[in-house]
Amino acid sequence: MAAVAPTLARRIARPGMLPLCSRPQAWGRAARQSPGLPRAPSLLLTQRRAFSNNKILVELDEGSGIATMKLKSPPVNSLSLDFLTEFCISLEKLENNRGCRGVIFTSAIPKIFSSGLDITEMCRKSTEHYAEFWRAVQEMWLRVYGSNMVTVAAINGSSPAGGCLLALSCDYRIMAENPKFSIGLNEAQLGIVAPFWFKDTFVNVVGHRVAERSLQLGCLHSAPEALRIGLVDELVPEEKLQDKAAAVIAQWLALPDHARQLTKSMMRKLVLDRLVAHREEDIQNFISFITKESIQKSLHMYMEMLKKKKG
Ligand SMILES: CCCCC/C=C\C/C=C\C=C\CC(=O)SCCNC(=O)CCNC(=O)[C@H](O)C(C)(C)COP(=O)(O)OP(=O)(O)OC[C@H]1O[C@@H](n2cnc3c(N)ncnc32)[C@H](O)[C@@H]1OP(=O)(O)O
Repeated sequence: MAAVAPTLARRIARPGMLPLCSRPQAWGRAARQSPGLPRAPSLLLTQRRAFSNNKILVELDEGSGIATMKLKSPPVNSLSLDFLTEFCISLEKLENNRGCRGVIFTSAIPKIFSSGLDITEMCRKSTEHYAEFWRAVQEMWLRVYGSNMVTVAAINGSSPAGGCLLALSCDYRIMAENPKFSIGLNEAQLGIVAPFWFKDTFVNVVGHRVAERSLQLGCLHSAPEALRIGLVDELVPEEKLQDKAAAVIAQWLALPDHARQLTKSMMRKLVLDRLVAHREEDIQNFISFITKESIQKSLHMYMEMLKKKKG
């Protein structure tokens, strides 16, 4: 996979080529196989297929049609260009498999779901690098938010900024009920601004007032607070998280696919279309923003603060 990743990264990045997400997704794609009766995945005698790359483990239960994508990029599952590329390859494989109807995103790293965008990718790099990186961030969001599959985030650790965006892009969020785990779009704390599509996704989950306050203050919400403001849908003990996520997906999959998919598309289309229509402009905005000396200084200070906290 290591050899494949840079090739795909270039494919995502090259403006002349069709981006991966130009394939129709939740809007205008044929329904997946008919749902049949709701079935508890754990009761099925089924075959499990697994594949993995360097940073993501994927397991597909062919009986239930539910896959688990486990993020495994130590130390903190930061969303680097390589990670995002491998993530999109894995998700595309599942999208193309008509037997797969639902995905659980979770982490293989104890206490961390994802630490968000890899800050080192945004520090002192070339314009070309920033363009490639930001296109990959967009691609991840377009794929998850626009997925035809039922998507559930099983949040088994802290999940700031880009990690929170991944969870927000799913259909349902279940978090481990550990008050030490936090989640939120904390960009303001780093001296940066959440882009409009992060904000739109957040508003669609928690509503305008809660989103505005949380974004302006760069809040990281503890798990109980995240439940209270509707940022996550439920809390469960950590050991029950994966079973609960599978049970929720089975429940959603009990409905006819076409009705659920068209409804999802209707709810999300405006927000998705907005980025699709302004993708290049959004990349240019990111580059102008991130190359400002004041922003580079803020990011540098934030990284120093992380290191000091450790030592
Ligand atoms: C008006 C126009 C606007 C246009 C704007 C366009 C774009 C805006 C731009 C960007 C948007 C960005 C969104 C983001 O996602 S930014 C990333 C935000 N992430 C964070 O704030 C998380 C920071 N990390 C933490 O809080 C902790 O690390 C964490 C709670 C995740 C884990 O704590 P723990 O104590 O277990 O581990 P640490 O010792 O802190 O970390 C280990 C190791 O990992 C490094 N690291 C942590 N997070 C990141 C990261 N996100 N990227 C890169 N590296 C990270 C950390 O520095 C340690 O490294 P080392 O010291 O071991 O070398």
